[in-house]
Amino acid sequence: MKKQGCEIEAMGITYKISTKKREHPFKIFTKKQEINQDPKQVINLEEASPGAKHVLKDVFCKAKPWEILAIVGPSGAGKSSLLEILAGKLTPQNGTIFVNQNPIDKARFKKISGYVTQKDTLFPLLTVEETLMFSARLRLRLPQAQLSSSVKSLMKELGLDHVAMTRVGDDRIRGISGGERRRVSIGVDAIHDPEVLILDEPTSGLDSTSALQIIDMLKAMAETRGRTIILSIHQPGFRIVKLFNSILMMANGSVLHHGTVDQLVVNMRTMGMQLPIHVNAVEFAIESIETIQQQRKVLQKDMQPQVQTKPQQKKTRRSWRG
Ligand SMILES: Nc1ncnc2c1ncn2[C@@H]1O[C@H](COP(=O)(O)OP(=O)(O)OP(=O)(O)O)[C@@H](O)[C@H]1O
Repeated sequence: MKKQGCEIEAMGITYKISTKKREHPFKIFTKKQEINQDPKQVINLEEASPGAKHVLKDVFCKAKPWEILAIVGPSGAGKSSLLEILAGKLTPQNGTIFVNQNPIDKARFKKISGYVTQKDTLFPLLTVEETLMFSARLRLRLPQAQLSSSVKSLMKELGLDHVAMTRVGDDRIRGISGGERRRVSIGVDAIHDPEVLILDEPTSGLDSTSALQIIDMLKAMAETRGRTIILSIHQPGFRIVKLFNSILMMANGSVLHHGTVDQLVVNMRTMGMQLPIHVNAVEFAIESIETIQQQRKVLQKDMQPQVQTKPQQKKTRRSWRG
């Protein structure tokens, strides 16, 4: 049987944000102060803030149906920004996103995808079932009986049926557990059974068991129904890493590795890095990010003359970005 599904490919994504100091809304009242300013000091200030920050630099990635692609990297690497771009919430200055080899149609993609943000934005006083029913009514045009059965089967899939009648709660109102709340958030954005599910840190703030339960559940979604799962994650545990089909490792807005965990291990060894036995390769790579970046620069330098003498050579993609 031919495997169907949704393949997402991002190419050459460049995203910059303006870091220009905003003018004071009551500038008219501060004019005098400006005139008295030392001109040298003004120039220095402008040099200090050149006006744009490169959040993503020539980023590429591919997410396949029936698989989980995990985006990993230190804080500020650009993971959330990339996810927002893939979800169509942000528009990059450069780059293209392809859905099954065709340029993305944002309106259509919105219908076939779900985006779960890092922070739970739920109504604390609603029960789990009421929350999912509310989302179902907004997203699905179905008769009440069918809405009800969709919510019931989703609660079963998410392992939430035992708390169906419990209030969601929040930091002030006692409700379901943090892990269950994350699962409700996933349910809210998965009620329409999207082909692609994009999740920003679905395990943040959870203990290792609850985190594993969530990734396990996402893995089941990918493997049983051919969904494409793209998620970002901080310090994934060993058992969680084993559930990822591929990894996109980022630092400072650039891709350092895109491929399997096994390829990551091979690449680190090729770079002369000693990987201790029984160590989580992804965690080790994130901890050694500076070494990897340095090695990459050396690699780039070594390759430069070769590239210059053969300008017509077709550019091939490697898992270590050149
Ligand atoms: N709207 C914005 N305004 C200012 N800075 C921003 C904005 N968006 C992104 N950045 C900066 O871009 C960089 C990447 O941010 P992003 O949130 O994508 O990183 P991240 O890898 O998801 O980080 P974390 O793991 O801490 O959530 C950071 O340095 C961040 O401060």
